[in-house]
Amino acid sequence: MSKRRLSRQQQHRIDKVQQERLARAQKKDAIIDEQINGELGAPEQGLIIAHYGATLDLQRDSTAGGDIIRCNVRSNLPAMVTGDQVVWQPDNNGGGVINALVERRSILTRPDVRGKLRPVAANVDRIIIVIAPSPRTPVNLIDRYLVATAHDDIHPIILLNKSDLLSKAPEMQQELDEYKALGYETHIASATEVDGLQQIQQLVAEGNSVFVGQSGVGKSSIINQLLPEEDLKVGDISQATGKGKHTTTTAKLYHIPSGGQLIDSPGIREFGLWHTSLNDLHKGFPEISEQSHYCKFNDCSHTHEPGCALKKAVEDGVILARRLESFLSIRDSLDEVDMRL
Ligand SMILES: Nc1nc2c(ncn2[C@@H]2O[C@H](COP(=O)(O)OP(=O)(O)OP(=O)(O)O)[C@@H](O)[C@H]2O)c(=O)[nH]1
Ligand SMILES: [Zn+2]
Repeated sequence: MSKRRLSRQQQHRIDKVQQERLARAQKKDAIIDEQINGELGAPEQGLIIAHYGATLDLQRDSTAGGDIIRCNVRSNLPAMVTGDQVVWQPDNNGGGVINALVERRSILTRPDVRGKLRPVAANVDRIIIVIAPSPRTPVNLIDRYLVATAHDDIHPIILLNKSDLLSKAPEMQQELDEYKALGYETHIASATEVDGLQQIQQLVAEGNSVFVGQSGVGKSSIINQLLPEEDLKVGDISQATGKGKHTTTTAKLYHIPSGGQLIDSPGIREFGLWHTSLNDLHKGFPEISEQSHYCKFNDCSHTHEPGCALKKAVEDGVILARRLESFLSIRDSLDEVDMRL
């Protein structure tokens, strides 16, 4: 078979797929138009607080007291997620149609089964990495979280919870000081004590926050205290499918009574263990990234080469040996991930 013939066939297939996609989009818009009877109110701003497949829940006026409206989305718009600000129009059945997406401050993404990055939550301002002396968060896991959360537009914070149990791993205070010296914002608190809760309330008082961290460090305890009126353990009723109770895996936005918003889902709490790129790796290790420019060889692997600036920086006490170890181990695990995608 000639090359030209093959490419014509391919072109035909592509055209067909595109035609089908267009037909589906037109059909979807026709259904939306039918549902709304052509009658729509004036455009308003709203905030997406949950998404269930094709439908989204938005909050009118983007404020805690605003009505929750179940909306459809016009087919020409990008995928929208919890935390997105949108322009929408009410229909006369208590629902609405989303017409436009307001520019995002930040976006958290996650690869789907095919490796394509999908948005998960929008406009996240800070990611709070919760660590604890018991179960003791391994220090290289803290590094991994810092890599995963290294995002130009999102502020990472390390929160050492269960300060009342610090005697079980007193060296964590020193580790926290080391992260502070690297430029990270760090806090130490006990979520089960009143002043600890107040400290955490202040941390999240503005904008959208996300909590991540390994199992048992106290994320649920913190979130349940921030949101005393929500019962987060109980699964949501899926109104989209009507199939009764199931625990939602989609991210939801909650207004915290003491101020600020929380975006949360079981998946988001494990965010630090999702994909990372080489670029993130360098952002998560700023002190190593800076020194690596001085290695003798451009492609230095920082393991055996003469003239390795990182090795020297460790000897001189400029870089912590454990940080370099962590960097190299995360880098090696990245190669595997990259090959899989
Ligand atoms: N001593 C002490 N215990 C705490 C503190 N915060 C949470 N805990 C306890 O730690 C245990 C685990 O807390 P969770 O809130 O379930 O931890 P988690 O991070 O949500 O864990 P997963 O749900 O598995 O992800 C519970 O028994 C809490 O009561 C604290 O500040 N001090
Ligand atoms: Zn080197």
